[in-house]
Amino acid sequence: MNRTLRIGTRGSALALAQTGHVADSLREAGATVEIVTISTPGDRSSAPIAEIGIGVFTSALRDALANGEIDVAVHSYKDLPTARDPRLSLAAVPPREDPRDALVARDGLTLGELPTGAKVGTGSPRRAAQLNALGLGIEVVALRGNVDSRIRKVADGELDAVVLARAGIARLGRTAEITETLEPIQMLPAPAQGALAVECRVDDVDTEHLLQSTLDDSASRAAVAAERALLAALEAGCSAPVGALADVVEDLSDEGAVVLRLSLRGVMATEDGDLLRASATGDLTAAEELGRALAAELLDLSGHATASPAGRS
Ligand SMILES: NCc1[nH]cc(CCC(=O)O)c1CC(=O)O
Repeated sequence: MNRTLRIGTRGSALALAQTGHVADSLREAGATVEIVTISTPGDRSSAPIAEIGIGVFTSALRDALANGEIDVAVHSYKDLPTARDPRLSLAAVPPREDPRDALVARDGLTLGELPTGAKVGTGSPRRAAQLNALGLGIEVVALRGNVDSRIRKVADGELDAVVLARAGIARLGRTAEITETLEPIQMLPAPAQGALAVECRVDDVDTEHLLQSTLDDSASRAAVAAERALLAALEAGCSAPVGALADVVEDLSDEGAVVLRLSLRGVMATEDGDLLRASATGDLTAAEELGRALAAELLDLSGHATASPAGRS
């Protein structure tokens, strides 16, 4: 293919870094690429995400792609709404970064070392619910802004710590500032955290094939599919904060052969701030069924009736 592929990205340092990696991989595969920066309402507003709505970072990019202003869009997968965009194809999920959340605290402190009353910043209801459930006596403070400005609040002494996605910090080359990577048993990440979604127009089959063959990682794609199916099913049933993480694990088949399976863990906060947890394993080829089945279990635990027998399709 000798046309120039225009790759669209948001203009934040994080978005530019992750799009740069995608562009490098495509160039190595022989493609000619150009990076086009697109400003989104999410970049221009400092209101809480809960107010401006999911999709604020991604819909402008998707529109530019559908309109033909760009040929490829690179998103942080967790920022995409769960509803499919019929104009676009999710051509590739590149190998996922470490999906865990990370603490950046003053004086090298870990969560357990923070004193009572310590101010910990996060804008995410999921992180806030899981931090509060640890019972550490810390004060969770609402916070937004880019990775740099959030970390700066710790350096400036305004906050004792912030919790961020490890992947975002890593893509900016700042892992040295992490004081603790939070284990999923304490803090399950957002569904699809650490993964990228690379889209093209649904009718642009040449680009779709190039992206798929150059960038896609099937294990990352399956893990993220399970987590996002869980999220989608829970969104339909309630608006509670949700965390989920799928790992690809080795298992033995009935015949004794090693097979890869998905192990999915999920957490959902109740209105009282209690956490409901559940986990399940399933076939790599049935990732979405696994996600829906675990969502049904969580909704069951929460007392919400499930409309349809999810996971049995
Ligand atoms: N909601 C913002 C956002 N979207 C993607 C990332 C970075 C990491 C990722 O790709 O998951 C972040 C920052 C954060 O949550 O700390």
